[in-house]
Amino acid sequence: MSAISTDQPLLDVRRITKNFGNLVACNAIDLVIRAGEIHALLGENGAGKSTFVKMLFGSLQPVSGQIIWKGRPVSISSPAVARSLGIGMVFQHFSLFDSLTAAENIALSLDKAIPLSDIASRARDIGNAYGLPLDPNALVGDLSVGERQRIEIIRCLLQEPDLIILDEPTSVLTPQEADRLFVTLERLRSEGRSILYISHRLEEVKRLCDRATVLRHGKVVAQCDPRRETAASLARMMVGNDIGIVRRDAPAIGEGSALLEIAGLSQPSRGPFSTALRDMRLSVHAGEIVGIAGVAGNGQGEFFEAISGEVTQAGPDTIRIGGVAAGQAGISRRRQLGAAFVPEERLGHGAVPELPLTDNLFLSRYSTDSRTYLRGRSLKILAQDALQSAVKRIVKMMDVRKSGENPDASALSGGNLQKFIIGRELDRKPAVLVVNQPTWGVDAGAAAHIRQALIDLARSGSAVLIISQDLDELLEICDRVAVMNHGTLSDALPIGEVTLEKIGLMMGGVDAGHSVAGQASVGGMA
Ligand SMILES: Nc1ncnc2c1ncn2[C@@H]1O[C@H](COP(=O)(O)OP(=O)(O)OP(=O)(O)O)[C@@H](O)[C@H]1O
Repeated sequence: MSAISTDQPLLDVRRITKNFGNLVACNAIDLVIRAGEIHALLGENGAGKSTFVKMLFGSLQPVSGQIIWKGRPVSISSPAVARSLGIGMVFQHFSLFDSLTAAENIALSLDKAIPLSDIASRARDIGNAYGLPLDPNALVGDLSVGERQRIEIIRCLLQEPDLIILDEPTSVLTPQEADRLFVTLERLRSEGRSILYISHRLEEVKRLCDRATVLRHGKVVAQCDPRRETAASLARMMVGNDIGIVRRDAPAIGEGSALLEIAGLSQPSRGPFSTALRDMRLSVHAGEIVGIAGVAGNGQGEFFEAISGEVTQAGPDTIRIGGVAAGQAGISRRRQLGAAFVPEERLGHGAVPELPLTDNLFLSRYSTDSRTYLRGRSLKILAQDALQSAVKRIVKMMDVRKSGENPDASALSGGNLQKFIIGRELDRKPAVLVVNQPTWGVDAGAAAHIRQALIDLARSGSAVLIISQDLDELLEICDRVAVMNHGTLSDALPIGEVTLEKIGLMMGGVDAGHSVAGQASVGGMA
């Protein structure tokens, strides 16, 4: 790190502009960051935050404007140039190779060749120093999202950056992991480094950040000290009016028929870092939302794969959908039985980035709706008109903001793609919906929209299962909550019996769920 005088900004961005076709994603944005400050960049989905920081990191080029770095105008023509200047970035979507170890992934991103053993020991040291413990020899494919994020942060810190850009860092973390990250960030600040922090979680912005710049439709609409604002006033600056409140009537009591039944689901671990599932039991009934809480990496990913049919089971009865044994059925058959699935990772798993929205819709719907979306008797042709009108319907229902009629999935901002993927599954009115992390990276307004849509689906008679690390979200919308810990699933407690403290204990492995009186009558257990 080279020192700069305290009154000279570290970064001074002047009237920077970027457009995609007719859409002006960033419109003459001014922003100043001083040494040793944590600066929040706020804005609803599609406001232009990612586009802005990609220009600072050299992965996108502005059409006009100037970037002054440590008093000198610079042209950041590539990420390598950004890194050499001292600008590091931790992306919202990780760019790690599953089949390589943490250390090998870090080696690939370094601009100099350094022996792997040196990288592994430096990564371990940095991890320990900054409260981000990491096994450099672990295979990335076996790690949880939270652990993958640690690799990204450590590989960024290895380059000794003066400015670290973090895009939605806590959206994948548990409250405890987020607290640990804040300690790391405060430590970096005390070392004189600066952080540009994108987050939709306004409470944490208030707690952590020294200044905030708010974008709306690509323009700066406010700059403020977030500690002097309320979460509501920050949200108002972002959207220009008040955020909708999720409406829920009395919790459902699980008296509808069981539409998703999991009975004795066990699965060996598929590698040294994957979690074995042990005798899981749960029923989700028509009309209710059941939530699964838990620290990342306790089997949530494996559980989702087992329910969705990405990994099938030996016993047909371990999973029943709509009363039909489906344990040996693949994903298409489970869809035909009325189930729909939204995975955690939207790019590459929930959607194919380089395909347009119509094709992405077709890929998830052809097994259930081939009559609607395919024409011709033997020569099957995509019914583009039907696909386009379905995309329009979904875009309207979920308020997806996009540029162009039918853009590629990768051209949607993260939150808007999430709204599209959830809308694509809701559009089928599935009898069973299983969603992993429904509002990851989604702004407060869009999160409220998604949560309301999930409640409405359940109240219309479907069974909804949500896996989420956001405990506030689970408490807000679920009728019952179970906790996953080391590949086991607790009883699902009715929401009236759930407190944050009790869930926290269960997440730590304390059997708080079984101590509840009348547990046998809790309607969730098969
Ligand atoms: N490669 C691209 N091609 C076309 N349009 C794009 C592209 N990348 C972004 N956009 C559009 O630019 C606008 C700003 O997107 P951006 O990703 O910067 O928003 P954001 O504020 O980061 O949103 P989020 O909070 O959802 O991540 C959006 O309307 C988006 O659809």
